[in-house]
Amino acid sequence: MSKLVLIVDDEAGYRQLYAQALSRAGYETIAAADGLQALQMIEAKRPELVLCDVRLPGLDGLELLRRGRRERPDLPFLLITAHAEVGQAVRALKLGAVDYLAKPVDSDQLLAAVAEVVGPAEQTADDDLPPQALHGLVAQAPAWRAALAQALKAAASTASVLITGESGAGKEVLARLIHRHSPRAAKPLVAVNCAAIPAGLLASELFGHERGSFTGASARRLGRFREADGGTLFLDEIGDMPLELQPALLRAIETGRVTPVGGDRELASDFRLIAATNHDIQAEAAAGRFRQDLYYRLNVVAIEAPPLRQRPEDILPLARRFLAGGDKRLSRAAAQALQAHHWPGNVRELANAMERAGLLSQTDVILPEHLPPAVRQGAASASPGPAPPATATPPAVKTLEQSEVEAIRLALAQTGGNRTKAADILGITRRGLIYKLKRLGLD
Ligand SMILES: Nc1ncnc2c1ncn2[C@@H]1O[C@H](COP(=O)(O)OP(=O)(O)OP(=O)(O)O)[C@@H](O)[C@H]1O
Repeated sequence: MSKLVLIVDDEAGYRQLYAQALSRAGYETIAAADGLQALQMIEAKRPELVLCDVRLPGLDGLELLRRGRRERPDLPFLLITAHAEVGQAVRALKLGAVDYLAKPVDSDQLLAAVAEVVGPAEQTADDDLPPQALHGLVAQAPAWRAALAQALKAAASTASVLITGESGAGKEVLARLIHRHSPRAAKPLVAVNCAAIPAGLLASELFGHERGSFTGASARRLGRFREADGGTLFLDEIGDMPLELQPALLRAIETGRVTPVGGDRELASDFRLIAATNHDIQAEAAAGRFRQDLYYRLNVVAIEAPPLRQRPEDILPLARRFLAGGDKRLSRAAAQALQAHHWPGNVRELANAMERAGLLSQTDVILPEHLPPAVRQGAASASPGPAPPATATPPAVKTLEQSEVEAIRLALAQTGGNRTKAADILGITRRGLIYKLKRLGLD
């Protein structure tokens, strides 16, 4: 079930505009043209959010807010105001609106604000990925859901799987999911990072060794292949497997038997192989740097972990997941920066960025300044603000933001900088004032 948003605007054009943007993002919408109709819908349809214009015929937006929240105190309202209506916006916040958007509202801004209040739209399930199969993994983006679906399908067979994708994109996550859903789930998943083990030691790490088979081999060693007997062997960074080891690997896959270093007998192991790489090993194979026959053996089932930039729907849910634990939330500007960034380090980079932001932010809000410089810069270059009009005539009315800055400056001046008293004058909480000071760059 997707989340239901009630849109209230007397202009059909706006109702349609907001409805289109929201339903494209996966929200369900209903719409009312006036306050009274909206009140009835709040009761009858139980929306999770009301998005409403302040100026409405009859029952205006503020009155609707007051009465709507009497009906349902937990119901969030996002108000839309024209620039000149700053007083109303302030009253709206006092009455409990979670935020306001100034007209004209572009759809990115709208979606970011809505997602911030009620979270992402539930996935409208056009694939058959049972949520309980995902073990809490974030999975909103179609490209990522397709990879997860392939992984679940692969789980039932014993065929070798080759998972490709950039670093940090979730290849190991997919491998673990396959194992968890396979008939081998009760046995171990043995993971080996082929790039992390010196080439000279890799053979004995994988195939084991007999006691005394080489200097330092004081005890017998089972080897990863045999440790994975009955379970799954996950060979990460298989592209870094030295060429000279590849024949033995191929043989192990083909026969299910391995020969320990320094041993003279083959030993059986019933393993299921999953390999992963962030190289293009097909190209490596074509260039003679990876054995072609091994490549075909590994690549029976191919799954690609898509890079995060191709999964925009996952970015904010993942970011919130990585923030979870604390009670911090993303500011709209920070959310926009996250969505604009290219994420060369994929999910791992996002996890690190959010951990850092959680530590840097002193309040309960994550602002762009808490994000790593590379992430902030992406936002700056990717979404330049609206271009200034060609003939720069000063605007007749102040923007809401300018009016806010003025009101806050005045209140602080009157109270000699006392934030608690200034917040009182402004009719907002002290925390709200501190948030605004940050957001407006005044602190
Ligand atoms: N959909 C997801 N939901 C929650 N956490 C995720 C998700 N995808 C990835 N992660 C987390 O992101 C990190 C990177 O994922 P993972 O290790 O699977 O990437 P990888 O592609 O195997 O990286 P590498 O190529 O560097 O080995 C991990 O900490 C993982 O738990």
